[in-house]
Amino acid sequence: MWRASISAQYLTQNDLFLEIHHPLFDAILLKQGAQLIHFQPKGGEPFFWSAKRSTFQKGKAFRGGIPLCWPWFGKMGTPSHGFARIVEWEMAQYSENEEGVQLIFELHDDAFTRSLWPYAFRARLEMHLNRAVELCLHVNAEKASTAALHTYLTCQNIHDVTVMGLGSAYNDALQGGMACETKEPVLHVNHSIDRIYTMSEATTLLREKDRTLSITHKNHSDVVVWNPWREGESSFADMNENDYTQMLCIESARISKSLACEDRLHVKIASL
Ligand SMILES: O=P(O)(O)OC[C@H]1O[C@H](O)[C@H](O)[C@@H](O)[C@@H]1O
Repeated sequence: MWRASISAQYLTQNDLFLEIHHPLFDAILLKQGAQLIHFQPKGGEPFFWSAKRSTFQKGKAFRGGIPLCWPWFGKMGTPSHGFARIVEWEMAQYSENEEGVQLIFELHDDAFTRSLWPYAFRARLEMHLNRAVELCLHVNAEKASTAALHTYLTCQNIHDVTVMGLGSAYNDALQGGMACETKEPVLHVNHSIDRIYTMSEATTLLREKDRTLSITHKNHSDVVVWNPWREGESSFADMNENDYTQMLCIESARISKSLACEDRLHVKIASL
């Protein structure tokens, strides 16, 4: 008999976690930010990297899995990457069958969000978990916004990773957002990188020795690729030394084309 079990598994007193065990996968979510922080298909490897030194504080961003950056990306406002990842979302629906689990989380404006962003909104995150992960962020807001599904992918060794499907045009955040072009169809990450690719293909592939992950974006305008490398990770208190060798962020984003008042952003992550 199959059965997914969802249990409020409070790993801290803060009532932060939900664990899901299904015959097809295991997953852990934070209610804060509706953030999927662990996903592992049965018999497969985990998809996501998570910071081991995080203190899981309420109101503080957790580095790992898929933080939702909304209603702005990066330092376009304060706090960095918006407030969606630091507030608790309401789980509006949960359903399960032998093919997987679907969850819907909702967030709407309140006094706190209006103190940071003075607009009315309703946001909904639909999550489909089976052997793959699918997330769709729907927004309905008075004001246009920017967003990223800030996926922290795990890898065995960044030095063996290649990334395909990014296209040639990007804005380089490490050079003040300078517009750049590359002729290389394949990206080897061997240095600090923080790029917003603006003409990427629908699917980005992350290849390493024993597996390939596909990240399929829908309704996106950009794909962000980020790894702080050795010199950058030391500035993050939640990262261990050499953590940068086991992670790469590949983020489906709406930055160069903002989200309209009613809009959505979608990603599917699968192991090929
Ligand atoms: O530390 P955070 O606020 O979570 O941001 C982590 C990173 O997110 C993105 O990928 C940005 O492109 C980076 O510039 C930023 O450093």
